[in-house]
Amino acid sequence: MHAASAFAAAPYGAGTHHEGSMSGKLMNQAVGLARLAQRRPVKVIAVTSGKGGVGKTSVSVNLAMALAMAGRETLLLDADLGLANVDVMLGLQPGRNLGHLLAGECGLEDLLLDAPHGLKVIPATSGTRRMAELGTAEHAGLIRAFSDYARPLDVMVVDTAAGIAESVTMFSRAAQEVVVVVCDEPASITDAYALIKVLSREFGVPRFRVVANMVRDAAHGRQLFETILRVTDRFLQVALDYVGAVPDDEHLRRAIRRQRAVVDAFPGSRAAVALKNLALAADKWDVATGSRGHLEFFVERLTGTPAALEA
Ligand SMILES: Nc1ncnc2c1ncn2[C@@H]1O[C@H](COP(=O)(O)OP(=O)(O)OP(=O)(O)O)[C@@H](O)[C@H]1O
Repeated sequence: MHAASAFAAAPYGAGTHHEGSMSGKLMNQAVGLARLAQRRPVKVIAVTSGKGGVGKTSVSVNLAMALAMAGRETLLLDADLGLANVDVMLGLQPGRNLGHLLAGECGLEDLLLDAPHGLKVIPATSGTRRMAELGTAEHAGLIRAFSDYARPLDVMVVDTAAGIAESVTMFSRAAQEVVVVVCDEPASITDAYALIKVLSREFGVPRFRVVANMVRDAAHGRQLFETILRVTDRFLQVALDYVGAVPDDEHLRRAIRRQRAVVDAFPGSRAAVALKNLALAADKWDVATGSRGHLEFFVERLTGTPAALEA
């Protein structure tokens, strides 16, 4: 099914249901199909920003939630290892987090939190640990955890930390798509440029998708994008694509106070409509050719180690 028609066929709020009143035989068939489906390629989208406070986590949470609402099997990974806040934004209470997984104290399944509309969330640790500090055993644990993820999955959205910490570069390099969120502040523009420069020159990321957040109107968003495009075109060898803009909208702040995604709490608001349009665009991005399916490629690119050697 074409991506756009899949969105139309599964309106926001519909979700997907695999169980229900199926007979045992049908259930077995469904399980078999689900196993097959597990091997389908997974789209991994890293959301990043350079500067903090520009709406990176809001975009991550709402992009993931909108995809889940449209029926995509979606996982939201909070990879902000220093300042985790996806769980707070969604009112979730994590018992365990990525830190426990890295310490080998639990598996990925033990971390999964259920957000509305079937969205699954992996919470980060609120500590100061950095990916670069991981030891060999932790690396192997991380690889095994992601390689063993057995549920059907279409998209994984990764909310990275702000800045150019090594965790940001690692996750962005490993993802197929890097979304850079900017707003109309000089520091946001310069930091986004600095991030794109490092990711492209040092880590070979060839393409970036830009989202303009907290804008007055569509023209304002486009103008922000063109400001960055002018500099990247002049100094860097990268492709920059404009995904769209999210207006400054009180509904988004109100949703955050209620610990809900705005696409869920106020689906008709301007911010929610814009964020659902971003999800619609993201749903059409091709999964890179050459991906072998599921999360193995992501794990390999994350750690630079073939998953087959580690698993
Ligand atoms: N489109 C918007 N309309 C109105 N307010 C917004 C919008 N986007 C973000 N905000 C406001 O900006 C604040 C910061 O947003 P968010 O936490 O998503 O940013 P961040 O870039 O992830 O920050 P950090 O890097 O510190 O985690 C939100 O609490 C909200 O008040």
